[in-house]
Amino acid sequence: MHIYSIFTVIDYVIFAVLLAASMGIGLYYALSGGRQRTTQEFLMADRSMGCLPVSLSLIASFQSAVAIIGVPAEIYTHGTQYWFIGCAYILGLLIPAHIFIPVFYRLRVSSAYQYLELRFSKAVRICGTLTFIFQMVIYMGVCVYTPAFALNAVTGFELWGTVLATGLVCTLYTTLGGLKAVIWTDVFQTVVMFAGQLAVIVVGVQKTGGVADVWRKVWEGNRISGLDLNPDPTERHTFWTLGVGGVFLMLSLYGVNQAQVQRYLSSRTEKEAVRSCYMVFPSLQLALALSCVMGLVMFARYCGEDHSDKLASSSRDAMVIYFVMDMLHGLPGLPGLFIACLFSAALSTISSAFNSLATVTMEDLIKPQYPAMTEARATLLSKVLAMSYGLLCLAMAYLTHLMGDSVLQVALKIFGMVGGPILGLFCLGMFFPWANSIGALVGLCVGLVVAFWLGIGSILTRSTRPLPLECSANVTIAIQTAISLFFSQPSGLKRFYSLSYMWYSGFNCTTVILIGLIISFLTGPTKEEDVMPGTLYPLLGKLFCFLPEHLKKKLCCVTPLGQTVSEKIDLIAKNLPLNKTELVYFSSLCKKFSQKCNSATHHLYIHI
Ligand SMILES: CC(C)(CO)[C@@H](O)C(=O)NCCC(=O)O
Ligand code: NA
Repeated sequence: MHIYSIFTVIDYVIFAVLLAASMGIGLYYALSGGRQRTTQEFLMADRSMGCLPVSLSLIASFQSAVAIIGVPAEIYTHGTQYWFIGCAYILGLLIPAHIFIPVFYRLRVSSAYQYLELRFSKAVRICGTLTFIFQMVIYMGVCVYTPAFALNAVTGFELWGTVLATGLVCTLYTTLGGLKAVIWTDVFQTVVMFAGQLAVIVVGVQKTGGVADVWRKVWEGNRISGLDLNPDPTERHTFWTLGVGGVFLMLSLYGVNQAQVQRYLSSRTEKEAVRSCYMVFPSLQLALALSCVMGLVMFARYCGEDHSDKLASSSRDAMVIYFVMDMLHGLPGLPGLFIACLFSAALSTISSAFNSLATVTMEDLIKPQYPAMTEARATLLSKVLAMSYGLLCLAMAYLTHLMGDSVLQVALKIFGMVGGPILGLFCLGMFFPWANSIGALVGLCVGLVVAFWLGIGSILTRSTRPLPLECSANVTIAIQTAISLFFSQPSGLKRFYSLSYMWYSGFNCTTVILIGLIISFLTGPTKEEDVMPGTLYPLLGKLFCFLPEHLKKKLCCVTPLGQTVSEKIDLIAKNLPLNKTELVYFSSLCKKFSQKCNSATHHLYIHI
């Protein structure tokens, strides 16, 4: 098959339309509304978005070409067990909707990391921000690289040319149109993404002999997996790793990741934000189902025979593209639609990353240092930031190029290794009143160190397993000996390293909470009266609701004061009129906390 010749004029036109439409939306928001002259508009979309665009944009943020290519490759190779991650979406979206969104929304923060300063201290906020920047920058590299790499392997598209084009187009519309453009391009790109996947499935099923035939082949090929209840935490994919470990993964993405928090905050009202989170559920299930079914059709088509030898690279990820092109050639327009689908997925993720990175750099690192900066200068600087992150992401793509692993696993490992500790930090703050800022700092650092120890350990020990060649055995032994010598405790550690990557988020989150609590108790736990009102969620109190009141108070620090105050903050946030006593009460509160929290009190003062 001459794969080069499958692209017709229509295909190129469709691809060009995608890029042009994205640029067009960017230009539109650059020239309409407030013309992106304030950071409120550029970074927060004027806090005026409805729930439909927000929900589609929420899915788009973490559904990139990695998932579109990686999930079918996973299903083709290992069967449908991965599909059970869909179970994690239930709690993984309910908890953000009813715990994280209310806390962030009512504090009227503009960056999730502002919360960390309100709850702990400036140092914790800066460390959290830096960790987030680190996470998103590496993740972006994977996102830009994946579609370019896969296309290059199969169609001979110029690899770095594609990387450059994606990065530049995205940088341009993000810089021009701000968060409004990012959200509305996400909407359009999500639709293209679904359409492309659907086209492959429909054509694939037809060419493989119909639904019944596909089903028979995947059934006989043993690709339909039942519920695997094996409790072994080192088993890669079981119900527990996917359905329970996956909840932590979802929380780190949908609960506390700035890209998503920013979308919740850009909603018109808290209710809209919660509603958009609910609406993510069916769409995310649809996205998962489409990519899983695509993997099954691919299996039925090739019936398990490995075609990877036909490719220069033996990667399963590239094979997915090979399959798609094999299905779609001779149908003018469809190969172009699929390429548009891949790039939609990638662009929507990268643009969210650019914008959220520009936001945190501005709000958390720069503004606090230069509080007197003019709005015009701040907006210009945000645009420069969005652009610089764009260029940085190109450099990161090169790093991914050097790594080489299943892209899905790389992306999910990054989420677990860096996102897990960040999730732990937020949980420590919201659910544990005793946590203090030293505890939070030490917890985060220890959490990150353990995460990288585990992650790097697993890469070093695992890379030795799948090499069957005689000559590589020596290398294997050499590496293993080096590791065991280095840590001098091989058997226990090796088991530790083989922890399923799906547990990374949960494990790293727990480390941060435990270490954070231990250090807090050693250095003097925070009293609940001293915690900034509105930053706590009485989770422990709710979990132990069956305990008698006095015990609960002792155990969980649920004092009535904290609740009254956060209710008052609600009132203010909603701009309800207050009476004079309440005003006086509030100004005293504001003074009390004015050192601790510059921006939140600033808001309160403005409203009062
Ligand atoms: C974030 C999840 C796990 C939600 O299903 C999924 O979208 C996924 O596997 N994403 C992989 C990362 C990516 O697509 O960039
Ligand atoms: Na995306």
